[in-house]
Amino acid sequence: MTYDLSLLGWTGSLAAELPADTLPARVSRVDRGAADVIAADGQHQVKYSARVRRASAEDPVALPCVGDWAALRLLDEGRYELDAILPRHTSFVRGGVSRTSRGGLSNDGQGQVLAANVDVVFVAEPSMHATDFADLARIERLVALAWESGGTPVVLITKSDLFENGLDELLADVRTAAPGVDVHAVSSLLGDGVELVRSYLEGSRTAVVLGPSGAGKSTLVNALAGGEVMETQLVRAGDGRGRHTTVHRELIPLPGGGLVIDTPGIRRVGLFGMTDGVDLVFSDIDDLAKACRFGDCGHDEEPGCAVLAAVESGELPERRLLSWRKLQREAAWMATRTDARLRKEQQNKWKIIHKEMRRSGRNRP
Ligand SMILES: Nc1nc2c(ncn2[C@@H]2O[C@H](COP(=O)(O)OP(=O)(O)OP(=O)(O)O)[C@@H](O)[C@H]2O)c(=O)[nH]1
Ligand SMILES: [Zn+2]
Repeated sequence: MTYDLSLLGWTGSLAAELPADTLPARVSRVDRGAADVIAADGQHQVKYSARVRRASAEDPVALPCVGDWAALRLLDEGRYELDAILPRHTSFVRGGVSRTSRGGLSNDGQGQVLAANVDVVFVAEPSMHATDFADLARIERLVALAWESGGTPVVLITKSDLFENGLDELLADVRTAAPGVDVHAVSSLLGDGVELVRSYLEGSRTAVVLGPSGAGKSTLVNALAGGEVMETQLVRAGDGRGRHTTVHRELIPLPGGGLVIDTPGIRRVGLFGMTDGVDLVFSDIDDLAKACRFGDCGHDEEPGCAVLAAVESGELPERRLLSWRKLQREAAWMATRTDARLRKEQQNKWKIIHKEMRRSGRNRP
């Protein structure tokens, strides 16, 4: 009995990264010190090698997570060990630690990777809440987070059946909030747009669905799964002997191809580590800012600010600028909270300011 790993997203470029004498497997779930993985010869629960444990004690980012591709080594006693994780091409990181920053982290779970190798990030926002329409600010925030992960965001305006008139106008508004991002209306209830969503998963791509509670994320995943009990998908393909049917509950293979990662961490994903992401989602403001008189213009009350001028002329909705300011502040706050390097920089800045104050005698009563 074998699994076709290409259906799980295995590619030639990943194969080139595989260490000698190891077998590839995809992590479907992690537990303390162990992971559920799917290899060509079936599903296994594997412990971490000393090397992986050492690396992750030093930097929690090195801990295996759902979506990772792992290298398994066969031990003398006949069981596998998770010996290494292959380089991630995308990652959702909790704690605002940039993908390039390593070390200097507190060991309190900050900097933990929530999901790896996610190709497509669906941002689900209901066309209508109880009393309100789609929340553009939340879309901006989640799209920024999606960019930050390295995946490709796609905005889904869900429950489109609740909308009788004005859906096109709403979609147009959403497009201004997410420049360069595909935006689609979906109704899982009616099946509208579901095939379009599925087309993003062609080539065995991996997706996550982000969005507020009640956005219809589970309903959409179920619609994609065609009403099948998702956990049993791969098990049925095998001989089923001695396998847990719950193994796949965090990495869900869809019958039409492609995978969805759904974990509690991804469900709670908030505003983690996004600075590059904010710049990308506000590329229109970035473009306008090139014409500001000052290179470091804060678009606040600086003279010669092209962004403020665009708001004045109506070219840029004021809501966009307010949203940008809010996300900038939050992203900066997140970064200082978690990125040790930045924190040190901030401390140095304050040291210099305090020194200046002492010198000028300004802190005397
Ligand atoms: N009218 C309509 N209702 C929908 C649609 N999709 C989902 N719903 C309903 O919206 C409610 C919430 O859907 P869920 O799929 O549970 O939402 P969720 O985003 O997974 O929510 P959490 O699990 O809380 O994160 C349910 O009552 C669904 O039946 C849709 O396309 N149209
Ligand atoms: Zn400006």
